[in-house]
Amino acid sequence: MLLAIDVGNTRIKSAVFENNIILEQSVFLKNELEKKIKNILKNFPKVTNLVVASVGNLEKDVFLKLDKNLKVDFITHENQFPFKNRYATPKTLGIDRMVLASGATLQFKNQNRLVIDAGTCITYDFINDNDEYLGGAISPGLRLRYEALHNFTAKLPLLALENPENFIGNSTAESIHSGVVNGVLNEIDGFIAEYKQIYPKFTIILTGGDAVFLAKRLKNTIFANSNFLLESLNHLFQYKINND
Ligand SMILES: Nc1ncnc2c1ncn2[C@@H]1O[C@H](COP(=O)(O)OP(=O)(O)OP(=O)(O)O)[C@@H](O)[C@H]1O
Ligand SMILES: CC(C)(CO)[C@@H](O)C(=O)NCCC(=O)O
Ligand SMILES: [K+]
Repeated sequence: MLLAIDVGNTRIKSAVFENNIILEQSVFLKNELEKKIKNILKNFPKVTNLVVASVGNLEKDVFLKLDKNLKVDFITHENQFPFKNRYATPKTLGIDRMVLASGATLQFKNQNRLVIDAGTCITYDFINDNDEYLGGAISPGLRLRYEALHNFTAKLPLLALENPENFIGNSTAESIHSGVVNGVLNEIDGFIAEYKQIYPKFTIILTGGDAVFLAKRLKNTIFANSNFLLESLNHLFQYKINND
């Protein structure tokens, strides 16, 4: 049994896998890590392996210390990945993006893929049908946009994510909701349209904390899979076993 852990910029997500089935899932903050993981291990004593992807500032030794009988796989740039990396700065490519690209490559064979991760940041990752990772884009996520508007102006309030009632915002709050939500929706639909000019056919995977909210509202019909990063960690773990 495998415990997969995704250390994001804001939150930590985990899932217990038995083959390809998720038995348990949790979301927590960094200061709860030790307690949460120990509790999961107590409830699932058959967990033998841990696989971790971290973009947050949590290092490997934190996980090594949890339980000395656990085998810990901490994904780094030195790992073997199922795609050819064409990024000009492969050493600075986010580990989360590499894991997402791995999942897309392994789960959707012989096709072009675009992975959109709507989390703290929105990342776009394109892997072509030759399994080459080309790169993509990084932009601020929904919550980051709300916070940036508040933090970098004198008068704008900090609002929580809400669906705008009107496209033409008729109040300060409605203007902010329209700017943030319609801004992101237009960005994503616009990016997809531009990729389509270069690659007429590709599979889109939408994931991250805001995936469900966005999927319902995009012009493009995309099925949201909030667990794609955790599932990709599971697939990358199996890929590693098969290639060792
Ligand atoms: N409890 C919550 N805390 C923070 N963000 C939340 C929460 N619930 C939903 N969200 C939404 O999820 C988005 C953040 O996504 P996610 O949780 O995937 O980020 P993350 O943990 O920082 O991961 P990553 O760094 O991989 O993007 C925010 O834009 C916000 O709208
Ligand atoms: C873009 C984020 C912050 C998204 O989590 C992460 O993937 C990261 O820190 N990336 C490093 C820069 C890059 O991917 O080129
Ligand atoms: K992200």
